[in-house]
This record gives sequence, structure tokens and C-alpha cells, in this order.
Amino acid sequence: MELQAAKERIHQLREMIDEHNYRYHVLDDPIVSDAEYDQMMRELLQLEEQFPQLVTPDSPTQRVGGKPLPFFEKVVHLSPMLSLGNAFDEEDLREFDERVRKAAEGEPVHYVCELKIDGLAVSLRYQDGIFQLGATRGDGQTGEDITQNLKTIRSLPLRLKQPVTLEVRGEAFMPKKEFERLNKDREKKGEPLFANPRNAAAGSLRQLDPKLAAERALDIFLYGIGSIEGKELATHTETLDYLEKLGFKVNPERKTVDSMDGVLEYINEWREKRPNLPYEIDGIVIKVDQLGLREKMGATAKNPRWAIAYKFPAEEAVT
Ligand SMILES: NC(=O)c1cnc(N)c2cc(Br)sc12
Repeated sequence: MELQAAKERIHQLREMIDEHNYRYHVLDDPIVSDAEYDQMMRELLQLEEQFPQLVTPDSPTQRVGGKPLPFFEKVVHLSPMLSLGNAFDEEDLREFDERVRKAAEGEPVHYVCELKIDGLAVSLRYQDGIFQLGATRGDGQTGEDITQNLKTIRSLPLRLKQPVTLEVRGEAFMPKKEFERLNKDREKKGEPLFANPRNAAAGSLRQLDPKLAAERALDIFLYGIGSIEGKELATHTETLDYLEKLGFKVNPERKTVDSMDGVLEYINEWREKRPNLPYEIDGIVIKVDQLGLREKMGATAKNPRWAIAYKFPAEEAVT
């Protein structure tokens, strides 16, 4: 095959593979069989071997690229990754609601309720829609560059549906089924078991050899924008919808309510439904929806004043 034909076929294959990867891992709604998908990947790999000058960092063949690193580089976040203050009961939530309504000075207040994923907070940077860099939260200001490992997460888009430059925040996690499979495998090999999916996810992403992270079916939900160029968003609800439009995986269980009673209802609904989720959650995140009111409330050195995490009581250890 000559170069021009190879360019066209490679472009076509990448489009198809990215779309099928998105449908399978983000929408959980595949329309081709694994065999058909693997066939497309094999053809793309062969063409890229034949024409190495046509390989690009966002090609789906580059997910398990890198060689083992000697260490992780430090990354300074474009804006600090704050952690959430905690609420443990209704009284804490009512006090939070009072503080918000005081700051709102009569302006209507909407809360976005989201599941608090029990994983590892990460920050992802995209330049003109291409994934550039991913980092751990670290101390909130400086994290570790784990780009190679994050690229192995199939639901993480290597190229967005629009060429935007932004930094997004999310939680990388290990689904419960994968955690059980991994620990069974480690038990067979006489290796120490992971205590919980959170530790397993953190341990996987802190591997210096990306091939090890690639063997673990990690996943990721995105839930916020750290910084963005050329886009004005008025609410968090809009932000989450926009992240979905760009091709990110956003948790579908979110709900926007206009009172603390609505928040309490959501919390009780998910207290019941939590065991049936395919991933672990350790609470519910409640955020002010209006970004203007968030600006007004600001943040302490550690936590935003416009959000809080309701923590479920720790599950009694499964004996
Ligand atoms: N949906 C969310 O905002 C969310 C979900 N899960 C988490 N572990 C966290 C942590 C922060 Br900080 S926000 C958030």
C-alpha cells in the first residue's frame, strides 16, 4: 500500500476504533463484537508498523505505550485541587445549607448531588482536544505525572470530540468485579491482597511500568473543570453536560435539587442502592450549582465553601 492510501486507511480506522471504544467503555452500548474491534486494531497496528512516521500520540494503539519510568515527574496543577469538607449527619448538612443561603442573599439556590466515587482524584490536561498529561492530586498544589498509566484507562478519551484546551478533574477507580478478580489472581500467586478497590486503583496507577496498569481494568468518572479556554459556563449542571458532550465519562446518577430536603432524599435513596453499584462510593457530594455563587463563597485553604461531602458510615468489615 502506498503512503497516501495508508494515511487515509489509518485515519478511517482510528475514527472507527475511537467511536467503538467510546460506545463500549463510556456508553456501555457497543454495536460491534470484540472480534470485529480486535480486527480493526490489528489492521491499524500493522499499518503503523509499516508506516511508523504515521503514528500519533492520540492513536488508539498508543494506550499502552511507554516503557517503565525510573520515577514520576512532579506536576504543579494549573489551579489547586481542593478536597471536600465532610458532613456526617443532617445537622451538618443543615448548617452547610444555612451558610449557602446566607451567602446567596435571597438568590435561589440549587444543589447538584453526585455519588462520591471511592478512588483516586486525578487531573487531566487536554491541548486542542488531545490528551497531554494526567496527574495525581498530591498535596493539592503538586501531584505526580501518571500520564502513561492513565492512558491505559479505556474510558479516558485520547482525543475529545471538540478541539478544546482545558484541565478536568475526576476520580480513577477500580470496579468491584475487577477488584475481586485481581485479588483472586494475587491469592493464587501468593501475593499480598489489596484491602479495597481504592487501594487497588491507587496501587495500579502508581506502577512505574504502564504494562502493569494496563492489565488492570481501571475506569474513570470526570466531575469538574479546573480551567478552560474560551468557554463560559454558568452552572455545574451545564459543566457536567458539556464534559459528556466532549466524550468524557460522567457519572449518570447526578441530580440537581433546589432544597436540602431534596439532598436528604437523594442521600437516603443511595444509602439503600449503594451495595448494588458496580463501583464503591464512600458518600455523596453536594455542590452549589450556580458558579457565580461559588465565586462569591470562595474556598478556605483546604476546602471549597460551596461544596460538602456527606460520608456514609464506614461499612462494617466483611468478615
Ligand atoms: N462528583 C464529584 O464531585 C466527586 C465524586 N467523587 C469524588 N471522590 C470526589 C472528590 C471531590 Br474533591 S469531588 C468528587
